[in-house]
Amino acid sequence: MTISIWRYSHLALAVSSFVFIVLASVTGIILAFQPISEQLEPYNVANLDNITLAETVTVFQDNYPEIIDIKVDANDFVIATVFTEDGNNLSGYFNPQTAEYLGEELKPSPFFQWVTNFHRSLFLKSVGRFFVGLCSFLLFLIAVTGTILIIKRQHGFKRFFSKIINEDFNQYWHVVLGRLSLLPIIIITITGVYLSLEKFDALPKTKTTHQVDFDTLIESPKQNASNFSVFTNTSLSEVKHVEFPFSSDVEDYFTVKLHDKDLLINQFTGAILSEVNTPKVEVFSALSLNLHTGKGSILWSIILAVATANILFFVYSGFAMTLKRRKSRLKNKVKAEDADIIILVGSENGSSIHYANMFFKQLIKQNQNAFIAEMNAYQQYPNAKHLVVMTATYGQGDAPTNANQFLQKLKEITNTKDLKFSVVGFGSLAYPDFCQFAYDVDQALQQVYKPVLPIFTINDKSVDAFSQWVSDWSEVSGISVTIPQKHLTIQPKQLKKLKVISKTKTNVDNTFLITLKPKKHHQFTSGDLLAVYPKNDYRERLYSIGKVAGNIQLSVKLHENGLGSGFLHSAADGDKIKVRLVKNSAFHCPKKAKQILMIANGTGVAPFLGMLQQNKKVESHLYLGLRTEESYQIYQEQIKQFLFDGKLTKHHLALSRVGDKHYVQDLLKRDAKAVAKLLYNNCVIMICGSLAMHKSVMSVLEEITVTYNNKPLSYYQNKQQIKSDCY
Ligand SMILES: Cc1cc2nc3c(=O)[nH]c(=O)nc-3n(C[C@H](O)[C@H](O)[C@H](O)COP(=O)(O)O)c2cc1C
Repeated sequence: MTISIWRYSHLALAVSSFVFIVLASVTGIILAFQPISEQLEPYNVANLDNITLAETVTVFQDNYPEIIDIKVDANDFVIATVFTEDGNNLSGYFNPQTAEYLGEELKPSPFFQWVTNFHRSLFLKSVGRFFVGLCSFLLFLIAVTGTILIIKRQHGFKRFFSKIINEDFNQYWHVVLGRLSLLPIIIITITGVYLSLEKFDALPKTKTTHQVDFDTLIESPKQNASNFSVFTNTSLSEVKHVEFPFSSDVEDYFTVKLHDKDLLINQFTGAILSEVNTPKVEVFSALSLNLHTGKGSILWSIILAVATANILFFVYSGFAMTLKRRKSRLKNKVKAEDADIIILVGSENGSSIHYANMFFKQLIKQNQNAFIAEMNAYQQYPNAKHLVVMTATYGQGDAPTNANQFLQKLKEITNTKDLKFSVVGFGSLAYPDFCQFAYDVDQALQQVYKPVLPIFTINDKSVDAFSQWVSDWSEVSGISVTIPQKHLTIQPKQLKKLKVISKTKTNVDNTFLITLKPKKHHQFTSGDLLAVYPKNDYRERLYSIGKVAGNIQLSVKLHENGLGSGFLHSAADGDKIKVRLVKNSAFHCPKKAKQILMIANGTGVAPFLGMLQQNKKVESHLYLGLRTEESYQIYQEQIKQFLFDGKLTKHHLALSRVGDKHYVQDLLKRDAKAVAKLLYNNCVIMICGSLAMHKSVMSVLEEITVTYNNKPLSYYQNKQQIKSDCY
């Protein structure tokens, strides 16, 4: 079954019951404080495990001429009703060891009683009780479907508690707290359902009856209660209730209710006249009540309160996630089957979706029968005349995630050969495979449909270029579309101004280090990204951050006509530049790892310089690939200091233009055994730099793990032991 079916069930259950869940949770949190407040009362004076029933009965008999009964409640408080020498009735808490009267029995506070009634039935009597029971059952199903979703997300039951990457606040805490409160919530819901069934008499009926043969009752050999073996062998913690004989007739006896059985005891001889086991239903009822209410345990009451507060957070975060997902969904008024114009989008970070949506909305405004979807949703379009594909390119000329099945689907699903298509590629000339995926898509479409325009590529989300394509398409299709430029521009929001505090000269590889001073409240760490906006518009360039002495240090290679690198290179000390700090949790230095192996080439070393500077005790190895010794000079001083301070354990430099010409992957091959051992010992490998280096390193690592550890590299990837940030 797909994840979306479980997600849909999880959501549908939550939507159908959330009002009840919220009311039950809020009142449940309040009620968790009732047992806590009771437990804090000073009536729990002795450990009932260490006191026998014989001791208590005897001490009561020594002190009071008449005893009606003795009870032990869920808080282990001993409650009794007695008559004193003066003939006064005394009822309340007693010390079970001395029979000293401690105080009157606590009356439930009117507030807690009011909340309890609301929690049980919402003041709607039986109807309310029914809905509360049903809601408890639905909450149980929500917990079950949530568990299945976590198992699916974590790729298996065994990895249920494995680390989760914090990409989104609501999603992260929904899962983390969901895992932690799963068991208490399951217990709360099952016991809630059980208690409701009990109230509706839906549980099997069991009645215990004692059979006593009164003709055989005898008064000898007479013994004191202190010597009754049944009393001496029973600790007070096992007792719920003892009723004393009403008179001194042999037909009157002690009635003793323990947690698991009821006994009738001859008041003269101590013989057991009748013994009946407590029905299972009754045992479960008592257990359910205590587990559901937290009665008798401060710790369990606190766990219940926290788990119930988490339920409120799940309601909030669950709906927040759903709204976010819905917002980014592509919305249509017509079905794909009925549409004349089909727009398919491939996007990783949403900017191509923004352009495609603007185009789509203009078509709708012109009363065109248009339909928009992600590329992976490609299907048959029986009425379509135009197909427009807009796609970004990622990786090494690869498809964005929501378009990675498109080429395969195109082979399997055919539409009319007369379908006219146009491909718009979004990409960046900063990458070697400019718009490669769009080219692949265009090639594949040419085999099956008719192009109305040659492929149109757009560098850096250029608004002008996109407007140009819109106008070209309008002309060839005969459908007039114009999109005001202001609708297309995506302005970066919440930029921060940071001061440049130092910049090195460019070295032989045209690389330089630049350091910016953050404000105190700016939160970032090594491995996060810094986005700069060279033209103060939508064009964004990202750099890996190294947090060095609290500042932001970047390693930048100056490219000819490079927008971002040129901009940073022209910044002088003291200049303030507008930036955005982008959290990149997937590439943070792992907090728990005992050994880290860092692999970088070129400017990819930047985050590692920060991580090493912050390193206190972790064994760390750095494999760095550069061209020549001069390339190394700008990093040399920092790396030597790390070695000197013990922050870096071992450093391996691969120079690709000197002597035997080595790359980092060659050095890893050379140290294969040591690398395999590190991985075996749970070392985390972090890779930063070019995608080409990443590819070679990954294939060498695969070779190493298969040869020496008998495991594919994916085994370590699944254990989150490989982290990459390559470009
Ligand atoms: C990690 C990464 C890899 C990229 N790889 C390429 C690439 O190989 N070729 C290319 O032309 N553009 C590449 N780009 C640029 C994106 O395709 C471009 O910014 C596009 O407008 C993003 O569209 P989106 O926001 O819809 O995902 C890459 C961008 C990133 C962040």
